[in-house]
Amino acid sequence: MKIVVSVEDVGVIDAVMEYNPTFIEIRLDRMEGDLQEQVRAIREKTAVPLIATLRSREEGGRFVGDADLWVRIVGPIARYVDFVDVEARYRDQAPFIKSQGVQILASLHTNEMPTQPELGRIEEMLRSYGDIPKIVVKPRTRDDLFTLIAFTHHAQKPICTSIMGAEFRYARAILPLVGSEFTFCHAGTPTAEGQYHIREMRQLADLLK
Ligand SMILES: O=C1C[C@@](O)(C(=O)O)C[C@@H](O)[C@@H]1O
Repeated sequence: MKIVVSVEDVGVIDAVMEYNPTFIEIRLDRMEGDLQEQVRAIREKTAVPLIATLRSREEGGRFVGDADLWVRIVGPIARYVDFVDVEARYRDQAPFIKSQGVQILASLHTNEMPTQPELGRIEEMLRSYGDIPKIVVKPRTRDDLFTLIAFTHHAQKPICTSIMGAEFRYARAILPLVGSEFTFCHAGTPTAEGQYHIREMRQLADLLK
């Protein structure tokens, strides 16, 4: 199980290393000040692969701005990270971001629960510009969760699927077992509802091996 710990403060990096994260996601939209300097400082502290994410308000984050502002913020940071999360709304910036030598996590977050065919169309759209598609949805029923689990199991790999909300938070430990590339967790401050602390996620990963 590949664990992504989502952080917003360089100060937690030493503490999270105890739990051996596979990736560290830096949530740029939840940070203030000199972002480039803070990302550079994280890069200097750890060799763990880094994901830079500037999450739009529309998809659950705090960034408000157009694609031009998005790329002006993310572009200079790409040199310090291994992946950049590029939402579908910013996909026109993907070729430039890719030219910076990083892989693209092509993401879409929705408060809805797409049907199986809709999930397939979303996957195809995300794969059109990214290296790994990431689809985050909001199941309303257990049948919705079964749809997401079945989709993940049968989908082309790599793919990342996850859920929004706390009701089905246990899916964060199940989806990687059926093929989701990553599971996201927090290091003390959740960056999304329902996340487990990396200490808990590591325990789950070790128990479900
Ligand atoms: O896309 C995701 C998944 C996430 O929203 C979650 O539900 O854990 C957390 C975000 O930081 C990350 O970029």
